[in-house]
Amino acid sequence: MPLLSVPKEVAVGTAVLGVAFAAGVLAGKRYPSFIFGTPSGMIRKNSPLRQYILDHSLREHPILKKLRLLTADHPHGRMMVSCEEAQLMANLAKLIKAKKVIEIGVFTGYNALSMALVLPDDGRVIACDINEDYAKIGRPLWKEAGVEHKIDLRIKPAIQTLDELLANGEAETFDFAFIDADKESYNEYYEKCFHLIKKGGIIAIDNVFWNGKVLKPRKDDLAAQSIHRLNEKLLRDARVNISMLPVGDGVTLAFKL
Ligand SMILES: C[S@@+](CC[C@H](N)C(=O)[O-])C[C@H]1O[C@@H](n2cnc3c(N)ncnc32)[C@H](O)[C@@H]1O
Repeated sequence: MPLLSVPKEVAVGTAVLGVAFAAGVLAGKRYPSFIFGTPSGMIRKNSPLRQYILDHSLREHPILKKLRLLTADHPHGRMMVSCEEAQLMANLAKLIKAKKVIEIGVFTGYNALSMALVLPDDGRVIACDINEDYAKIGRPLWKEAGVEHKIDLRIKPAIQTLDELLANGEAETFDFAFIDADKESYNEYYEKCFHLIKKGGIIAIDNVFWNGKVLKPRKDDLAAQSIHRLNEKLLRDARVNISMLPVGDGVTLAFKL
């Protein structure tokens, strides 16, 4: 006796679809987004699965949570790093016993605070941004968390700060870099961070999916073009080992060899 009784047409139709799908997978075909979710295969920000991930893995410091909620009310709040991504980077920083961190693109400072919380007392986050107003939102919370002294905010174009660090003899002294500012400059940021990072250090590059636009970067989308070019370059960059992870809008971790 069948466990489920379905009309014959439905059963046949389902079987045909199943065989076609399996054959397609075996042939390496791509399937439309309704099968896997978003075009880039990301987990949607407000999906039940994302909520499940947060409910079962996020261990957010109460002041980080305060900053996240404060940032969510900001008109540009969507620019904030995803909290699970910040937690992943803080865990990695702790694992490699990081002391010196560079962050390119600070916004309200959620990730800067997350990093500062796991650094030793003499650790430093060199936090680069061009807009001091954003950091003014986070700074009182950095202070409340007792880590303001670990965050060295440099308000000027990040390229300039990176060049100053290099000119100051700080090449190969950093443990971790997070690239999360203007996408058109990603390659330059990567190259300069590569020189600043020690062997065994980590460079994390955010938004490597660019909301799926890297799949087919339009000619007039300079950000998508730039990210896609760097993704292609990293695949072949023998100076690093890499992992591209579907966390947030995609993050690539480059481990300097
Ligand atoms: C995506 S947000 C950074 C988010 C942040 N990492 C966080 O933890 O939420 C990008 C930031 O890059 C900054 N930015 C844009 N162009 C820049 C540049 N040339 N140099 C430094 N910062 C820049 C913006 O002001 C903005 O605050």
